Amino acid sequence: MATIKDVAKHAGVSTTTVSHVINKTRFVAEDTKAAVWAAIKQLNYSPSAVARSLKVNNTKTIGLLAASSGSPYFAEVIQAVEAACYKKGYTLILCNAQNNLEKQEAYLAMLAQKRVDGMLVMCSEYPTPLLNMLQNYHNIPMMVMDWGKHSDFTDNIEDNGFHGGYLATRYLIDRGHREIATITGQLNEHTGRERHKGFLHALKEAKITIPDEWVIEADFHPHEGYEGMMKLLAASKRPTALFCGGDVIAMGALCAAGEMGIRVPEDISVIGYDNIRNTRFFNPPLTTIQQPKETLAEMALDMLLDKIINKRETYNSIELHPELVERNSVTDGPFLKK
Ligand SMILES: Nc1nc2[nH]cnc2c(=O)[nH]1
Repeated sequence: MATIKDVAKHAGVSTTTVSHVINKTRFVAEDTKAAVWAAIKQLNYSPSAVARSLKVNNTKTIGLLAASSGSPYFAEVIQAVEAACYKKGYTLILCNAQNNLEKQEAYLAMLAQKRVDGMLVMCSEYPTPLLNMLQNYHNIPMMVMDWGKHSDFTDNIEDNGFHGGYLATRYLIDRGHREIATITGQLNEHTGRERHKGFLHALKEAKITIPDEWVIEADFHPHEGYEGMMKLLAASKRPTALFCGGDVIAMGALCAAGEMGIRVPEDISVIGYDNIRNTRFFNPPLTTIQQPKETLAEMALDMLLDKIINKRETYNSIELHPELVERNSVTDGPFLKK
């Protein structure tokens, strides 16, 4: 494989000049530049990122410590992070730790050893041992993407899940529903918990009480939505509307309704959350709350780069604003005032 010395010899310049041409770190005359690029092309030379990193003390890599890329929601956020990194000239190292503490510890050590310039964290659950571990790496610029509360050692993003849960429920109420059930995401995750709190707040504000059997604590999985809907359909009284804490939950709930011959929205209205990519193709197309995933990814990276490049030392928190996306899975309820 050709080395920088071969390129310099071929172009008739010093290795320092070759380095300046590649890294654009000093003025070099146009004809010298052209000779260097011609030599690089002819010798098929690839500059060593390792050598460059040693020189400039950065690696142009970002680590993403994530829970998993298996669910559509996480897959879409991760894809958006990768696209944002690519646009800014950074390589993303994805570490799916599956909420396993040992794996999280190993990945954090590996990312530190690889000298990533910064770290994004999207672990969905933050038990104290993980927080302690993250704090141990506070010398690496870090941004927690799904924690929601202001922290004194990382930047973070408030996704306003409470407002989103409220928005979804308020919409059902405004459409004339009073008998509203919910199938939640994990309540030990920030997203699941806040959305559920928003749901409860909207009911309380409208002075609506619902039976305990209409609150189904579940998980962000279609089969949990499926089981949840089966329980609701077997309840002593059937609700007229359902708020699902995530679109994947709604996917399972719609499937269960279909299998039981229950029509959505005629027999029961369903609203989801996240606006994952294919909700338009659910049957019926799902009304949901848009979680701005691209914005989340871009904001997270911009804030992290601000820390890395501008050496910002203060901690920052930014907000996302969920919005209603109306499709066909909600119809007017019995209490609609016309
Ligand atoms: N685990 C998980 N967390 C989420 N938070 C928001 N949506 C999701 C999801 O689909 N899965």
